[in-house]
Amino acid sequence: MSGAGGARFEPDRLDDQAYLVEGDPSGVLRSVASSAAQVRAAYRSAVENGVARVGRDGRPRAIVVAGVGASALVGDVLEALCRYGAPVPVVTVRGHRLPGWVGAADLVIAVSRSGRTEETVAATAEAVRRGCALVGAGAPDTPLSALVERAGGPYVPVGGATGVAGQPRATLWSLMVPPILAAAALGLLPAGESEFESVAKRLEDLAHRCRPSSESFINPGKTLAMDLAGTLPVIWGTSPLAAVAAHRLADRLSEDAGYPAIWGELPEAAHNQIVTFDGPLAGRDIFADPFADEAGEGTRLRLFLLRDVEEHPQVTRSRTAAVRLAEDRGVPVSEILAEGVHPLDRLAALVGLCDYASVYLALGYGTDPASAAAATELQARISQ
Ligand SMILES: O=P(O)(O)OC[C@H]1O[C@@H](O)[C@@H](O)[C@@H](O)[C@@H]1O
Repeated sequence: MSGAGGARFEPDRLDDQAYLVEGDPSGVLRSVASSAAQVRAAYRSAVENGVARVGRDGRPRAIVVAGVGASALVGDVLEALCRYGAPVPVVTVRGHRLPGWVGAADLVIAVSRSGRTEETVAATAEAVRRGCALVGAGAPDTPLSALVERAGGPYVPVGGATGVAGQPRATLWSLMVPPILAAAALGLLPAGESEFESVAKRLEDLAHRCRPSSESFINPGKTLAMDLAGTLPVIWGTSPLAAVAAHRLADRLSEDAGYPAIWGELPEAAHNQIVTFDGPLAGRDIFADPFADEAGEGTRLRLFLLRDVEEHPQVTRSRTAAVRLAEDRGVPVSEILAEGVHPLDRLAALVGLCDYASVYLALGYGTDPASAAAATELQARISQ
């Protein structure tokens, strides 16, 4: 199977231990394996750095999470966790400006692994000017940490005190824990040491099952990578939380592997994206050579359903019907089931597996999963 840049997916690479080391010089697989350690260290660091202080002055009118990329997904996770049970709305801002209504009654949570991302720093500076309460998570001694500290808010260092290195997408769990603990301190959701320990155990279990030395036929991360390879993935979550996992997988596929995907959420996706099952990329191309070298030849849709344990009953009906419809149209389907009771546990089950699959997909195509060259080049061009 060949990729748009002419790269060919070689399943044998996934069981070649020497290649998995050489092909991943920055240790992206190791960073995925560090997810459990990130949760534990970030919990300790968030407690030590006084995130619970946000609860002292009562609840804010709204919570705004400022961030882009993986850091913005932290806001989406918080929104999904709070959506149905919390009396405070959560909004994610992925840009330079805050909405006009944000003011001194609101809490702004600034998230940036580097602590230097232009959009996040600009939105946070605006929050300081408007007198918002602030919490931050990201690299210490940066423009972001200076802003949050100047406003008197707690700032949880990521990449310094927690010892986690690497790209923002590799530190999702480090960045996610402090905002969730802040929301817990405000009484918006139950999350404390035992919940985070359970999440860490689940991520540890996944790291064991998806470890590089585990062979493809029993390794769920490698199996999912092989299902993804050569397809145009349509990734749907069956709950708000599972949809964040779908978004996460699509983003990681782009950044790790340069691989495109469509993501969506049921029931919304059943109103629009499902029509692609009748489109030009649906169905099996009986004439295509699955191992052709020509770019894009034979690429066909495949539906990936990230299934939450808790689904609206109508979503369950929609999902079941969508699977049948996909099968009728010759669109193959892969279903990935969340496990666990606490929503964070379920999120960990989905994100933990998908993170491995994305990195294995990159390695199967011979792509360095750390490079993300086009994103770096674009940032360089606009900063000139
Ligand atoms: O978390 P920070 O450092 O603000 O980065 C935010 C985003 O920036 C982009 O340019 C990429 O690097 C993404 O992987 C990252 O998630």
